Amino acid sequence: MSEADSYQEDAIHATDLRKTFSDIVAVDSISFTVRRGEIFGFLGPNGAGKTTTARMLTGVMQPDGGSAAIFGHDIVHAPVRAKQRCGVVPETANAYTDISAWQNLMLMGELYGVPKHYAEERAKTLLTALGLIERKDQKVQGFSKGMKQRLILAMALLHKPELLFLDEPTSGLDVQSTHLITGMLRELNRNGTTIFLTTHNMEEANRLCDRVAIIQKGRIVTIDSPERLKMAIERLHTIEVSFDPARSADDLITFPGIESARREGDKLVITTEDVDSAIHAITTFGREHNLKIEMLRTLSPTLDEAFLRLTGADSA
Ligand SMILES: Nc1ncnc2c1ncn2[C@@H]1O[C@H](COP(=O)(O)OP(=O)(O)OP(=O)(O)O)[C@@H](O)[C@H]1O
Repeated sequence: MSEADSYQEDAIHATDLRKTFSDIVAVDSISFTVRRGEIFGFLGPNGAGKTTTARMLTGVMQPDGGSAAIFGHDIVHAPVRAKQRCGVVPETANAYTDISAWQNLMLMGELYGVPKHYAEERAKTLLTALGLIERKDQKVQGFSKGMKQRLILAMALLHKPELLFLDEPTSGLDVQSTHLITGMLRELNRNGTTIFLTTHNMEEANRLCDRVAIIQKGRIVTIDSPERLKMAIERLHTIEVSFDPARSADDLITFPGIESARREGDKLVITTEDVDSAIHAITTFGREHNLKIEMLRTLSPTLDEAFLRLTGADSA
């Protein structure tokens, strides 16, 4: 396949995409490809640039630099063609609250030029699958957050998009809505829909995605399968120790097995991939310097530590 063909085949092809807000670089020249048929996750902490990237790709916001194409259609030069192939579930609810779920779906059908009888069929199927069919004639203003999110997903799917964008699709939702939404995403993907989702939840990315890009401070740090990212994270452990009298983190940093050490209040916080060697080094150090170990405990890795590990910098 030639390079031009592969560009056409990609669901998303972004090159040096950039967006700034006055002096904030929200998205810092990122490049990535989403292949047809995959579930691709954009994982990062708050403010990393996930929503801004999704907004540029879905034509809500113009990039300041770089380019991107959806199924080969440039998002700036051919925005209508690019948008027709996509469904979008934005970060904040975009359903009209003073009309019913059904009316919202029919409006969406008109917007995308879906023939009425087909829109009605499709709306029934989607509302049933997402547990809303009995509420279809009720006004959206009485819906819970989870119900609204399910409706928005149904609206995004009405015209059978080949590529679905979701911004934090299950953030803050009840268990039932989360379950229905993730089930629907898997089912869609099995039937060939490409999915791009943003999340700050490693577990969600792990459950759903074929590949994940980790984004931090507007830059892509790494792109890999969740399994491989998880393996990198699970190896990393934290040990907290406090000595009496207190010692500096610098005293421990050079010991075998210790990757990083910092002071937090009256304790030292150490990261390691080799818990046994690190504990051995800490206890030997204590004995040799006549220090009392007042507290020593190991903690499982957190998402923050994963970012720290993968980025080599503080994720805050
Ligand atoms: N319209 C805007 N005006 C000014 N700054 C903005 C605007 N939108 C985003 N930003 C800033 O750009 C940076 C990236 O924000 P963005 O919303 O893309 O991050 P995010 O990864 O989606 O975070 P969150 O999970 O909190 O939504 C942040 O520093 C944010 O404050």
